[in-house]
Amino acid sequence: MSARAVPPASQVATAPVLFDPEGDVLYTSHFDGFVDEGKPMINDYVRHVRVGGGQHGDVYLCQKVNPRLPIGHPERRIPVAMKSVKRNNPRAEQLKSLRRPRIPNYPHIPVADRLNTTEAKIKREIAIMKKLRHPHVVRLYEVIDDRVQEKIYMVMEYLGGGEVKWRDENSNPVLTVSQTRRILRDAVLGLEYLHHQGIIHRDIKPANLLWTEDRRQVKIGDFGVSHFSYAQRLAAAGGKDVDNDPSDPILLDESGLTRRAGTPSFLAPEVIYEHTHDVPGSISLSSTALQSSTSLVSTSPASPIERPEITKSIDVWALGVTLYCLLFGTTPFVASQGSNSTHGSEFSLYISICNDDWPVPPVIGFDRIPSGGRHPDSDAEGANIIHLLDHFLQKDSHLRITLDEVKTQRSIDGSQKHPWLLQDLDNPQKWLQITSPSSAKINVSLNDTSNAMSAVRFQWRWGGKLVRHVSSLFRRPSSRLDPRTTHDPSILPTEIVSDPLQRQSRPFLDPETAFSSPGVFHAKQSKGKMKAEPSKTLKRPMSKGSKSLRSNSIERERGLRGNSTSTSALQGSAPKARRGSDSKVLSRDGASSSSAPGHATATSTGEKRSRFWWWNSTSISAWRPNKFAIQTPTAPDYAPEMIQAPGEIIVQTPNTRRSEEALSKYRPGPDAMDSRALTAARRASSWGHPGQEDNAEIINVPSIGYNLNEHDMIVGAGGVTNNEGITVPAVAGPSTPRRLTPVMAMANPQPQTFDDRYGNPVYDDDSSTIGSMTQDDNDSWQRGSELDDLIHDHDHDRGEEDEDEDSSSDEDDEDDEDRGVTFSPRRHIHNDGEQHLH
Ligand SMILES: Nc1ncnc2c1ncn2[C@@H]1O[C@H](COP(=O)(O)OP(=O)(O)OP(=O)(O)O)[C@@H](O)[C@H]1O
Repeated sequence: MSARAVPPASQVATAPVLFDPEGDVLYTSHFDGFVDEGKPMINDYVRHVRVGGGQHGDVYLCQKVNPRLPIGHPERRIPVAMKSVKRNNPRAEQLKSLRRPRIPNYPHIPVADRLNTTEAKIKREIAIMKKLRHPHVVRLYEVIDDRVQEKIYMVMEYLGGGEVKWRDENSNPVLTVSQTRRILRDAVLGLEYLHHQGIIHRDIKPANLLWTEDRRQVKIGDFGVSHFSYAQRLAAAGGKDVDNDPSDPILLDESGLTRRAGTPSFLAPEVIYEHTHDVPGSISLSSTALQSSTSLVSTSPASPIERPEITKSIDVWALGVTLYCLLFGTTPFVASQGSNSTHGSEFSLYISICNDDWPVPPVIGFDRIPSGGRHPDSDAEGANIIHLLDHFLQKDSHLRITLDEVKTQRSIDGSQKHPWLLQDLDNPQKWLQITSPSSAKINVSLNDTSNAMSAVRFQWRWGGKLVRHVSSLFRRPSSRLDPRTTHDPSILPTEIVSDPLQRQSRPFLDPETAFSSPGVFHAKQSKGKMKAEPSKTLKRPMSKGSKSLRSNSIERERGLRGNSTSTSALQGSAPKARRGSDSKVLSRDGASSSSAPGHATATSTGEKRSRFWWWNSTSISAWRPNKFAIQTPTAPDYAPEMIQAPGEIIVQTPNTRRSEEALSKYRPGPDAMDSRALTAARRASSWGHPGQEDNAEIINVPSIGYNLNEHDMIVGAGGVTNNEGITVPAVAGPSTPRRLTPVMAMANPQPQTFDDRYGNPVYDDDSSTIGSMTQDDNDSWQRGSELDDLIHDHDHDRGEEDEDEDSSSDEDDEDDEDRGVTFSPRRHIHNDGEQHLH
């Protein structure tokens, strides 16, 4: 394409917005629970729909709320992804180890590995991700370490387009060759960056390539089995890198690489080296073993075959397999049929990977370009692609293509001026120059790894369980709550409003009264650099002397009230009691609140937020001697609009919380704007084929007939077009003008038709999963569509769950906890005026 005109201002104004905050990853060492518009809120983040789940936790679409910005400001609510990981789940670990096949000669998994799988994985993932910053790598923004619940919340860049889907139910490719090229281009850039940082991803596959919501870019995610190699980094730096402490045992320990990690179909021959030669009598694994999408298995040390060196080249192989998948809709190597399991054994797959050539279907891509067969003539249309695949899928890692070569690989006969990867770029030379991995090297030190999560313990939390069960014994069903008490201004509220729509006007509760009421306090986000809090900042919750702490808190509260920019009035009630919840809200002076009844409301015209806290949390905390309170001495940061307006008061009727009611009254907030047209346009433009609705089919997006503008057209996967008309990757950093489009509510969400078009049951080579799609799977699959539909659906689902909540068992609670839901225990005010935790 020739030089392009600068898009009109009106179009620029609607350009996507990239949330790209300056600075390092934040480490937040405490957890606050809120309710925002009926949705759970964790610190600054309102949690919406679950968008994915992995082995170790679920991923949710959240909105980061910046209350300092005015309502309607595009950056007031920014979509982020939040991965919730339970740090300590001994029961799950036990179950997992029980489920593992006990097969003679099957590679032995050391006990330490078994125990440390979750722990080590998350630590490693955080330690690596926190240092990565590249337009084609999923960025980590913040880590919230909820030590009480023993959960880690990883707040990441939200990739609303979901995983790269590459085949239909008939295993036909769904991407055109051109689209595949653009995806590959992004992946190459991201991977190149990782390798230059000394990181081997080890699990490259389509499912770990995530689309941005506008489908302009693809980013690499899931660093759960990634490996930092100091040696590789030194090599990448020409041996001159001295940033790392060479005595760091974790960095220097390359033994982790000998563990087989990744997804079977994408493993390089050197990773499964013991199958390089045909192994008679392959051993079938149970379907359970095959279901683990990303396995981490120690290989047998007794193997007689010398292990080839494992380098970053394993990622190149996996990228080659990925390329093959995108082009042909199937994996290049498959397990032989006829073995014990339905889909062949993992071992026969490995034998195939190590020994077989890969077949070439007659046509390539959705556009069915003739491939020319496995050994095409040089003039065949698909010859260059097969040529490139040949270099990717070299079983000998030394002969395999490097990423640098992928960028410069000439055509099979040298006739093509530019490498296949760059064929649709205006100025490939300039692109190569701009995309050269020149960013600064990162350090992943021992400290980073150990501080990635603090003080993780593998132990049964009997204290917590005891509290849960005792709490549940005394908990009253919410239906028995007397809402009248909450209307009585003389009695301060005892429950949290879950549904803001049920908040009705009632006599204004004088903030003075509220603030002077015992128990009113603020909790402040505690953020700092990604370093573990020094132990001196940790305090045991005080069971004695809490009165003075409380009065301190109140005094501060009073003082702060004079400051209109920093005062927040908090609503002390909860939408739904959580038995045995460990959450607590901390007062600004760092102590767990031991407050008497009291509340203030946090309301604004278009946005209401309530905070739930523990009543008598000190006494509960005292039951759990090892719990800490974090000192958070900074001031609240809520905008004045959060203060309750005169005449408004929150009605405490949690027992009437019903999703139907909530949904029937649901209105987009004032932040909302109709972004459907824009979103659809971006989606279409990202494919680079305006009007090619069949591609939209891939993601089941209803076409709404939006006229693409030139600006939309010139921005695509692999970069944005600069003033010189050259498509370059969007460079992350403070200077980047692009910002993500906030997730907006839709006025009339269209029904989606996300059926299980991938069939049931599904054998997904991409994730090596055998099984039926659950509802959750379908939910997860729907990403990239109209988010608000999902949010809407999710609210509905959650509402239904909520209705059943009261009769649910403790197991339900556990489930919710595992999904990252955290609620406060119910509080009741008895006639004697005392509060009791139930
Ligand atoms: N930043 C993100 N934005 C949007 N969706 C995401 C994001 N990160 C993860 N997901 C979704 O959540 C799913 C699970 O996330 P992730 O792969 O990180 O979990 P995991 O536990 O490492 O999974 P695995 O079983 O593959 O190891 C992904 O497949 C993806 O669909």
